[in-house]
Amino acid sequence: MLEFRNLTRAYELGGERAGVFDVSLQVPKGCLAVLAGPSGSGKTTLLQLAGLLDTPDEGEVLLDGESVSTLPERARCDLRLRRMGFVFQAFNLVPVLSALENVMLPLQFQGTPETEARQRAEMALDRVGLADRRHHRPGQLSGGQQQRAAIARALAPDPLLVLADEPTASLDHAHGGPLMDLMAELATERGVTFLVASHDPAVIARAHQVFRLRDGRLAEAS
Ligand SMILES: Nc1ncnc2c1ncn2[C@@H]1O[C@H](COP(=O)(O)OP(=O)(O)OP(=O)(O)O)[C@@H](O)[C@H]1O
Repeated sequence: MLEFRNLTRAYELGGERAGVFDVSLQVPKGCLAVLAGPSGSGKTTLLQLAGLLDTPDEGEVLLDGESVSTLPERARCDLRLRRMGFVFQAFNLVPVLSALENVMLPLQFQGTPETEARQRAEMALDRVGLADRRHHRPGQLSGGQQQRAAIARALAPDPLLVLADEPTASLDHAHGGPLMDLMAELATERGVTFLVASHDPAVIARAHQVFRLRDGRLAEAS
């Protein structure tokens, strides 16, 4: 349900050409796919294209069979808000809000009524094992708990696609593995596609699909 067709996004800097070149791949619904590869291989560039935060020079991104990369900015914004969730390396929770308020935020941006937003956020926090921490602010949570709150925030609006950039990079090894177990379970259980950029072996070990990049090109898919 997520497809890249011959995606190219090139950057010219100081006479050097970098970016991603002619990348084609497909990730089915309910699959946890990992973009792996060394630093500079193009993982973040591909995530930005998938998240419609950038537009390709050539090729297209398809979501559920619909070409979305060249939609007008307003339509792309709407898709990001309603159909996509984002998880970042540094968690990116709002520090002055509780875990519950953080998870409610995207629902409120969508116009979900307060009572329903609260119920859905509570369910999402419960699913990631944070029901008893819902009134804590991010600074009162461990790194692993903050990332689970970020996953709840990404999933609460019921997205088709969750994009995660190095989600375990700020966690120690003991927390990275269980976090990825949770993501893999949620992908299957909710039928949500996860696309994760990472070079962490704990992440790659839990992937349903691995796409290895080298110098901006897809070197191997397994
Ligand atoms: N805005 C930009 N301007 C110029 N070059 C860029 C830009 N963004 C990325 N690049 C180049 O494109 C290539 C791919 O970068 P990208 O950030 O996608 O790699 P990455 O695999 O995510 O790396 P890392 O693991 O270090 O985050 C790199 O050579 C990078 O220097």
